[in-house]
Amino acid sequence: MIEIKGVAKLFKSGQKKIKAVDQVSLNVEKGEIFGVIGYSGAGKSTLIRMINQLERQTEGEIWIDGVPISRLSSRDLRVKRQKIGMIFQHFNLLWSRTVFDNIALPLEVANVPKSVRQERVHELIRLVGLEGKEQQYPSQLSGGQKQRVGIARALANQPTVLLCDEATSALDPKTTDSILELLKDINQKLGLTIILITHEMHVIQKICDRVAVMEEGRVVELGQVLQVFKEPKQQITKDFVKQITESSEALEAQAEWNIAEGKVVQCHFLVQTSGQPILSKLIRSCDVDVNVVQGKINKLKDSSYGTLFLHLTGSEAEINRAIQFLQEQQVEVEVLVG
Ligand SMILES: Nc1ncnc2c1ncn2[C@@H]1O[C@H](COP(=O)(O)OP(=O)(O)OP(=O)(O)O)[C@@H](O)[C@H]1O
Repeated sequence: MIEIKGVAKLFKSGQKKIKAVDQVSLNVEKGEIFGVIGYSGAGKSTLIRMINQLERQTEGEIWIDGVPISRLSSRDLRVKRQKIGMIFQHFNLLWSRTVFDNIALPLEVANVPKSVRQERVHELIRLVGLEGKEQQYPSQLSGGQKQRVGIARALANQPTVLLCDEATSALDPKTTDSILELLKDINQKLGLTIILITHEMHVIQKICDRVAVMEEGRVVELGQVLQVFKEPKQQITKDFVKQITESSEALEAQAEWNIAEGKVVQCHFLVQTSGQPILSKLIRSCDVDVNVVQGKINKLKDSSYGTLFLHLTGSEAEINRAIQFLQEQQVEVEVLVG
């Protein structure tokens, strides 16, 4: 649905040249929620802004629904852009316009007749849960409500693609989750393709089907979110996954582990294995004592992923046998201590 082929962007500021995006090629499927994660300066904003040509690439091509958007004339681009919605970190609302009028703006620009416009705005207000706020101004709304206006406005012309540029970065964790739920709901109800950029793995974990990890303008890792969680390959990806699997409390607790004997292992297991009595089977099959030090389950978009820290004591041979047993049950095991 969206094909990004060998795209690069070179910025020139004075004598300096900055390659913000460097030979990125990606395909995003119709109806998918695709996340791009990276630290500040990785090139995420530049990449997403090239998808609707707010930024022109210096190399490569971008196709949306079979249309080479990167080659369109300004006039054709204006029309095509109506089918590509975008939301922003700081909402970009017009402060002098009410909620109703902010949402109506793209319909006015597209010359939609007033009666159709009114009906459509009411429909959008219901979709994003802002009933009763129609006549309020952005300054009277909470951050989450402002982003709901941003989402409604972005959906006004029934786009096929929604681009989200750090859409939850200015929001507190609870509001972030409610906006992510809304995006997931819209994706399912409208079959909308969503591309989002973020520096938070939590966002990727909650709603994305696939993720691309960006570093220094390049995509260094790409895959299904579950696969990337299970087997992060690059160090940067491992660090992002740790944002989720190792909370600061967990790290503090680890510092207090006083392991005089045995081994501490970190186990990663999927929801398919979590229904099985793996630990009791382990204790019955191997002559080891098992102490659960810490555990956590992360809910991904359509599945779950568990992390369990076990302290195993017994003879070296039996501990190794226990590790092998866990691996045979499709549990991934990493020895942390011992
Ligand atoms: N208009 C511009 N002119 C010159 N350099 C730019 C411009 N826009 C971005 N850059 C540079 O390109 C690189 C990538 O920036 P970009 O904003 O795409 O990264 P990012 O991953 O979105 O980071 P952030 O989350 O901080 O916005 C950075 O080094 C940035 O300084």
